[in-house]
Amino acid sequence: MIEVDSLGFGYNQDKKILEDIKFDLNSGQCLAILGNNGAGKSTMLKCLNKIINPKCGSVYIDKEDVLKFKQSQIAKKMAYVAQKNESNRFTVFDAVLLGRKPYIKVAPTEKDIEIVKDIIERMNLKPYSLRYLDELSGGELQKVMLARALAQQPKVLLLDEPTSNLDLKNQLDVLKLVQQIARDEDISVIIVIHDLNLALRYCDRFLFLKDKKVYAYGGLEVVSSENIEYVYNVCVDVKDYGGNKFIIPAV
Ligand SMILES: Nc1ncnc2c1ncn2[C@@H]1O[C@H](COP(=O)(O)OP(=O)(O)OP(=O)(O)O)[C@@H](O)[C@H]1O
Repeated sequence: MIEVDSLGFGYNQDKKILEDIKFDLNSGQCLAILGNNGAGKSTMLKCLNKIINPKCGSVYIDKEDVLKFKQSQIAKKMAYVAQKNESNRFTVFDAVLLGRKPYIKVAPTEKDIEIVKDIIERMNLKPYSLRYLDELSGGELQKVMLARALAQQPKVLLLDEPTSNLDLKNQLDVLKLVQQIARDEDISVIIVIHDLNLALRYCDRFLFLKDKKVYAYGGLEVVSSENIEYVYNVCVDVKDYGGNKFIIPAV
C-alpha cells in the first residue's frame, strides 16, 4: 500500500504547483491521475519517487517514508516510466535488463536473465529483443520502457501517459497487461492518463487534480459529469454501455 500525505511542491519559491496532496492506494490497484494540461500530474508523479524533491509531505510504502530513502533504495520500491523516452544504442534485451540494476551486485544472475526473458515474452517484445532502441517506433520504445520498469519488480509503478504513442490495440493490450500484473503481483500502479474512457476501463481509483489540489478522489463514482465539467470545463454525458461507464463529450 502507498500512502501520500500533505505533499507540496513548487519549481520556484513563490509559485506552488502542488499543495496538500493526499491519497492512498492498495496494492493490486490502478489509480488514474486526471486533470487538464499543466495541472501538475507529471510533477506529482516525479515527487512521489523523488526525481524532484517535494517541499513537504510524506510518501509511505509499507509504512516506510520513501522520501527519506536514497535513490538506490527507492529504485527497489518504485519504478517510473517517463512521458518522453530517449532512444539510444542499447538493444531491447539490454534496456530491459537495466531494470534489474538495483539488484545486480557484480553481474546479472540467472534469475535476472529469467525475469527479463519472461517480461519480454509477456509483452510480445521477443521479435525485437536484439534490435537497437534507436531502430524502434515510438510505440515500440514505449513498450520497452514499460518492460524495463516491470523488470524492476517494484511495489509501486509510476506511469506517465503510457499509452500516448500506442495504437488502439496496443493501448488496450498494454493497459490490460499492467492491470493484470498489478493484480497478480500486488503492485500499486499510478497512471497519468488523458483518455478518460481508457482510465474507466482499466483503473480502480481516480484522482482529479485541479488548482494545485486534489479536487476529487475515489472509485468510479467520482468520474461524474459534474466533476469532469468542473475540472476540464467540458460538458459530458456519462453513459452506461454493456455494464461499463463511458464518457461522451456533449459538444
Ligand atoms: N522544470 C520545470 N520548471 C519550471 N516549471 C515547470 C517545469 N516542469 C513543469 N513546469 C510547470 O509546472 C506546471 C505543471 O506541469 P506538469 O508537467 O506537471 O503538468 P501536467 O499536468 O503533467 O501537464 P500535461 O497534461 O500537459 O502533461 C506547468 O505549469 C508547467 O509549465
